Amino acid sequence: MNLMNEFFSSQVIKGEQVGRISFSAHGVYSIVTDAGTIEGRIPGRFYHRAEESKDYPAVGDWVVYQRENQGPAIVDRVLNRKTLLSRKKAGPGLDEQVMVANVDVVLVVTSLTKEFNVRRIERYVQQVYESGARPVIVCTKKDLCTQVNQRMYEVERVAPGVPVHCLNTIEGEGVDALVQEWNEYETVVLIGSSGVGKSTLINHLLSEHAQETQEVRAQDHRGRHTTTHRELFRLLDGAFLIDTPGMREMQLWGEESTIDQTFLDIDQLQKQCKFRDCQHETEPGCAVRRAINDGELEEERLNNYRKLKRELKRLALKEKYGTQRTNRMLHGPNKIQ
Ligand SMILES: Nc1nc2c(ncn2[C@@H]2O[C@H](COP(=O)(O)OP(=O)(O)OP(=O)(O)O)[C@@H](O)[C@H]2O)c(=O)[nH]1
Ligand SMILES: [Zn+2]
Repeated sequence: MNLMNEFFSSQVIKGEQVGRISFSAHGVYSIVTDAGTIEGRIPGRFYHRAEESKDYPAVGDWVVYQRENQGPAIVDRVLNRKTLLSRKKAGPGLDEQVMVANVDVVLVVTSLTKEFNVRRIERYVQQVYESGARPVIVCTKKDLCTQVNQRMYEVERVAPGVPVHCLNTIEGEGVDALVQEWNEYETVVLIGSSGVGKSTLINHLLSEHAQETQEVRAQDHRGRHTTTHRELFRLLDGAFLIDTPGMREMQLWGEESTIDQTFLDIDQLQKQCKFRDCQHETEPGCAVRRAINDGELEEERLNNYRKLKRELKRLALKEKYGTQRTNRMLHGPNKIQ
């Protein structure tokens, strides 16, 4: 397709047919192609060879396919991904669940009303960094908030360096500035709690044409008929928008090191602590404590940082030693902090 950036087009051989996955469920795929949206299938070898869920095509993936006449497109291969936005699967397992592929920008949407919670924003930003995408914070319902500047300040404190936009989504106020955050061919997704105004914002972002929900009739791998909706849209400025359900509550998944990117301020501070293994409690010469006392750092932020570290440590241990042993290690006599 002529809509892909070079990262993807360089992986395609001349003459190959390429499209982008716009829907995926139970072995049924929709693929957006130059010839419109078509039904997609994966051949049996995917099921035999795929070891993890991330080996299967996901919404946002670019795929090379083959198609005979008007039949379904058979996916030949998935092009190398630029990014992967995933979350831990619900339940006790540790499988990584692929959410969406090749997202460049994640809009972390929050409202300036009761729902406003800087700790949640902090966690979302952390998750976005892990995926390799860029976070952009969008605060909606500006019209219902009397302390916009104060809120902006609070957001900037928990997410230093991340762009923040305040919008009145109903009026579309602030949308023009927001669209400057991404470039042509880039892919944008929205995350945020229910009711914060994601749908309202999406309606503003989509052109009339892109707004039509194009239904694709397909059969899943058990032969059942399903109607699928597109979850990938083209924006007026040539970017893509992905809107899939289930992206809203995200659990932590990732490497401990990316935490330090979100908490750069704490990371910088603790390098100045007198002791290398400083726990920032009562140790002498603790730069983190000093910053809290001086009002430069919030105690809450330090607590959140510790909580995230603990959760990631638990995940890492579980992966290595299993649930039972991890619980013993964390809660037993030789408890790990
Ligand atoms: N006053 C005001 N109301 C808004 C604004 N943005 C959204 N709303 C209203 O908030 C309600 C929820 O908005 P939605 O766009 O449906 O929220 P959502 O995030 O898509 O919610 P889910 O679909 O449940 O995830 C609607 O009644 C909107 O009209 C805003 O900037 N100002
Ligand atoms: Zn310290």
